Amino acid sequence: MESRRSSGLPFCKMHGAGNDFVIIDARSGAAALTPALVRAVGDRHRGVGFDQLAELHDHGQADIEIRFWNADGSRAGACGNATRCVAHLLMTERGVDRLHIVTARGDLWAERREGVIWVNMGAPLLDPVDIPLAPGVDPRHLPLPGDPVAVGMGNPHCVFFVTDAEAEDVARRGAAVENDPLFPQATNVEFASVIAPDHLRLRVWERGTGITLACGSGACATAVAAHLRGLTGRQVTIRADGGDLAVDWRADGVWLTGPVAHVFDAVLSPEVMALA
Ligand SMILES: N[C@H](CCC[C@H](N)C(=O)O)C(=O)O
Repeated sequence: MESRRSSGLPFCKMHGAGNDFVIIDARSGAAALTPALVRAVGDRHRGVGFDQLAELHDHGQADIEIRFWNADGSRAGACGNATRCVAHLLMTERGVDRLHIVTARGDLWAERREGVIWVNMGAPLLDPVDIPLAPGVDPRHLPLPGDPVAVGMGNPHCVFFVTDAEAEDVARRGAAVENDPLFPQATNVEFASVIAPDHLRLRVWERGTGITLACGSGACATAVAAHLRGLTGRQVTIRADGGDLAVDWRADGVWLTGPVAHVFDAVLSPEVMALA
């Protein structure tokens, strides 16, 4: 048992409002993750299971670099809830209240204010080139009725405002939009309804993963879309299936907070790693 443990790959399991993650500390240079290994670890029956895997690396100009993977082995440019989880881990490890985090999106900042960890997910991307949207594709051909708002948060989001998000068939309708030609990199799909000018209900179909209990970048995109549509102010509580997230769209970026939990630490066995 001990020899297996020593030759395996350590990881920790965390979640943010039920959006769950395997976090692999690759700062020692130990991990060589491949899409096949990510899919094997992400298998909820034969592996560990997660919505996203976050791979941590040293970075010369920042406190940490995070690379995100989806359960299907694809890469994600942003993941708000995993960023919050990693910020919680590192702030605890280092006893600091501020972190500089590099992701595929660029530089992000996390801050602990009065005991609450907030992550600045950056400015929303609203130019079709940046979201990105395919040029020349008419958004009206989308297979769903409604007039969605496309927002980039370092990953693409397509936000539908609906009368009752509870009543949405998120799996069917989300899957129908995820790979639409309008989105050259596919898209995450949000179904949101307004509870009050500072309160939204949100259900999400995530690109590369499917339905998740919460999506941090999706919450940010939804808050931006709702404000742009005149439905809410700049500060909102977002009720996701797995708990409440809070979003504050400030001049310097879209800030996100919500619950995080460190579930367990463990070691991936060489047998699982051999599946890669
Ligand atoms: N759950 C994540 C988002 C993952 C997005 C991923 N599914 C993509 O391909 O962009 C979050 O908290 O922001």
